[in-house]
Amino acid sequence: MIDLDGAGVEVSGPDGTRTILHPVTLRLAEHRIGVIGANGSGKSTLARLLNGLTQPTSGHVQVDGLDTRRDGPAVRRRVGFVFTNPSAQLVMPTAVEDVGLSLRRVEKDARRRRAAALQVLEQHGLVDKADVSVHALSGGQKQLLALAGVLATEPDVVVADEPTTLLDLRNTRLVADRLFGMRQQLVLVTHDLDLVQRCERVLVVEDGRVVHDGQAAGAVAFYRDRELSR
Ligand SMILES: Nc1ncnc2c1ncn2[C@@H]1O[C@H](COP(=O)(O)OP(=O)(O)OP(=O)(O)O)[C@@H](O)[C@H]1O
Repeated sequence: MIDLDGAGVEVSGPDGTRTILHPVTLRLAEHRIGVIGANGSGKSTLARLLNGLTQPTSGHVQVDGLDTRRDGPAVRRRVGFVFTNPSAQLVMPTAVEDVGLSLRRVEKDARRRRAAALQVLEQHGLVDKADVSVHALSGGQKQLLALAGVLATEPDVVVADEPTTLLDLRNTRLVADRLFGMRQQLVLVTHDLDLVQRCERVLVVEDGRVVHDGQAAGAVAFYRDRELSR
């Protein structure tokens, strides 16, 4: 359960202070939550607040009662984050080493860690890529590997910021099926208005404000109307 309590984000620049997310109070409890909105509307800022990648400059964000500012490491163990570009996430030379890196906190012994990483790759259909350079993987395989690394540590929530934007149709389906098939709560930022229909609740963000919050069909209709009349 994630609670935003008057959480807002201001940034300072050469022209003074700018609000990129106006204070918002929300309780995110549904299993599948979508976030849609135009470029630059504030979706990533909202997503990054949920695991402390961005800190609110007003209000608080809590995950199961843990404050993202005060209890950062504990929050990040609960909330995994998937980026648009998996290369931002894959930092080790090979797939098995990359998953191993995610597991280093839970398994200290190198041999057992490799065995556990291979098991994770097996679960994600990537075991044949274990010792392949991550650079040699396709975009879709990279994103599946990034997601495998996040799920390896068994978070309770996965926040995914446009995870399919760089993928073709087939890989979009593969990654989406993996995201919607997992047990974890999902908060999905996306421009894919078909994909977001799979969410039970959808937030629409516009100019740094959550302007609509409801079921997917209504949210998508609201967003289309607003954007096409701007
Ligand atoms: N650290 C920062 N400093 C200054 N401005 C920022 C910062 N982070 C975001 N912004 C600005 O805040 C606004 C919202 O950005 P954000 O990335 O949250 O939008 P978004 O809806 O995710 O956009 P997109 O769909 O293009 O990814 C943008 O105008 C962006 O340039």
